[in-house]
Amino acid sequence: MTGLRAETAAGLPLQRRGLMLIVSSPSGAGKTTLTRLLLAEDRDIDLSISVTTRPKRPSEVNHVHYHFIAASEFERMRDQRELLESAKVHGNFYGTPIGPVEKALAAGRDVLFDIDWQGTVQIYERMRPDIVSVFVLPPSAAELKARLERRAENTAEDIGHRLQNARVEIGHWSKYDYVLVNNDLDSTFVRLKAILDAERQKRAEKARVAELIERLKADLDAMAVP
Ligand SMILES: Nc1ncnc2c1ncn2[C@@H]1O[C@H](COP(=O)(O)OP(=O)(O)OP(=O)(O)O)[C@@H](O)[C@H]1O
Ligand SMILES: Nc1nc2c(ncn2[C@@H]2O[C@H](COP(=O)(O)O)[C@@H](O)[C@H]2O)c(=O)[nH]1
Repeated sequence: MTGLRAETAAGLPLQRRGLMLIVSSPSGAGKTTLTRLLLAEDRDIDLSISVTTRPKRPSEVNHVHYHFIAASEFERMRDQRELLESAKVHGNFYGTPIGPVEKALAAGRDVLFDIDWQGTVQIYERMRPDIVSVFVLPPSAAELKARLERRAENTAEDIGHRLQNARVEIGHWSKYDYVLVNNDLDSTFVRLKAILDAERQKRAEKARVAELIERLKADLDAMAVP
C-alpha cells in the first residue's frame, strides 16, 4: 500500500500503508468486547481512540477507551478539520482524531476503528481500498437487551433509546464487507481474527504481484526489438 495517498478532511495528504479495520454494531452486540480481545492478542494493530462528548462509564479510562471532551472542544476539532469523521450517536457526539491514524498508518501499522455506520460511510468516501469493515449482529433482540442490562452501565431510559436505534443501525448491514453474528463469543472472535488474517494476506499478496508485474514489464521492455 506504500505510495497510495488520500485527501484528509483538512485537504492534507494522508499516507496510507496499514489496513483499516472497522467494527460496527448496534449498542450491546459485543463489538467493544471483541475489539478489546483483538487488541490484547494482536501486536500489529492500534486502536483509534475516539473523542466523545458522552459521560465516562465507571469501567472506562480517559484517553484509553475514549478522549472524553466538552461539546465546545468537539465543535472546535470538527471546525478545524481535526476529525477524519464524526457523528451524533445515541444523543452524543463522537469523532476520530486524524493525527494518530495518520501516524499509525504511516508507520505501516494497522488501525482498528470502533465506530458507527455514519462514520464508516464517511471514511469509505476517503479511503475505501484500505478498509475492511465488519458488522456485528446479536443473535436476537432479547439477547441484545439482556446484554445491555447485564452490562449495567446505562440507565433504563438510555437502554430503551439504544434498542430503538438498533432498529435503524441494523438496516445498514449491507454496507459492510463482513457480517458476524455474535452468539458464542469465542467462536465470533476466532472468525474476526480469520477475517483479519485473510485480508492481511490478500494485501501482502497484491503487493508481491504488483512488484512482479513491474519487474516483468521492465524485462519485457528490455527484450523488445528496437
Ligand atoms: N457473545 C457474547 N455472549 C454473551 N455476552 C456477550 C457476548 N459478547 C459481548 N457480551 C457482553 O455484552 C455486553 C455488551 O458488550 P459490548 O460492551 O462489547 O457491546 P458494544 O457493541 O461495544 O456496545 P456499545 O456500542 O454500547 O459500546 C458486555 O457486558 C459483554 O461482556
Ligand atoms: N461515527 C463514530 N462513531 C463512534 C465513534 N466512537 C464510537 N462510536 C460509536 O458510538 C456508539 C456508541 O458507543 P458507546 O461507547 O457510547 O456505547 C457505538 O456504535 C460506537 O461504535 C467515532 O469516533 N465515530
